[in-house]
Amino acid sequence: MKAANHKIAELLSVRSVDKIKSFAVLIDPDKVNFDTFPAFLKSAEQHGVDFFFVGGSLITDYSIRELVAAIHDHTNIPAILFPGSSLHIDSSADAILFLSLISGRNPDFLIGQQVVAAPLLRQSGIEILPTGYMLIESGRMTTVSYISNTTPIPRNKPGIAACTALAGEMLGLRNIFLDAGSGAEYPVPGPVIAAVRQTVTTPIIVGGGIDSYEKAFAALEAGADVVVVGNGIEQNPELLPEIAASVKTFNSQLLKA
Ligand SMILES: CC(C)=CCC/C(C)=C/CC/C(C)=C/CC/C(C)=C/COP(=O)(O)OP(=O)(O)O
Ligand SMILES: O=P(O)(O)OC[C@@H](O)CO
Ligand SMILES: [Mg+2]
Repeated sequence: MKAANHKIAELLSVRSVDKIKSFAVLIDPDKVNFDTFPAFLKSAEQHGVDFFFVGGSLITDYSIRELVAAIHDHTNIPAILFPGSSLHIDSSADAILFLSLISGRNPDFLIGQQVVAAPLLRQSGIEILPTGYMLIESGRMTTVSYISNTTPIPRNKPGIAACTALAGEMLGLRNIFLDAGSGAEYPVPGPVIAAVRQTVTTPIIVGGGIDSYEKAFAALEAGADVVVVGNGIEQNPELLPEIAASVKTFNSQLLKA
């Protein structure tokens, strides 16, 4: 067993306290083209991507190990598992978002998958990032809502989101992830992010439907510490430098203030 390491947890927490924002790119293992992936990875590194999140609600092509190896071969960017289930674990990753789906009431995603994964994770020595995962309603049914069989929090109820995040923090979860769901029609609303920001002190990760400079900037302004972008970049790789610029501009404004 490897010694417990808290490198990424510490980075997330220090950056959150210092109000330095981060950019995470979601890599869907089913959608990676291994011929063009090295060039994509180099471009991600050049543009200052902070983290890769690797995962999906439903993975049909078990290429996580190969994918993480490519990330390690071509970049120094941490590969963090973003699992849809306990089947999506690979010990070669740098860390795992140890999610509990606290916006839902499905015991399998609140604690069931975690019980199955716990002994494997302990053996792997991978860094554990205990994370309260909250789905926010985003216009149409998302893969994650369907697969998890859970109802997202209504997008016009920031109070429910804040109380859910607070309960997660009180339970000891160290990060809160507000997700509109991959390919969401509408991203997580600013007032929902702001209400959670005012309520908890943990780092806040926000994703789902962020497909422009402005949407990323709005999420950061509302209080997100990390913005996650997947689908938008899959569809248009030019979005990667655009989001990177949004995060950089936000961070440089902060330095000048
Ligand atoms: C802790 C362990 C081992 C498992 C956690 C299991 C839990 C609680 C998962 C939460 C629910 C879930 C299914 C999360 C998956 C989130 C994810 C990686 C989404 C990425 O997007 P997709 O939902 O795959 O969308 P596409 O349809 O665009 O591919
Ligand atoms: O694919 P997108 O819509 O960018 O969403 C990213 C991630 O938050 C999904 O869980
Ligand atoms: Mg997917």
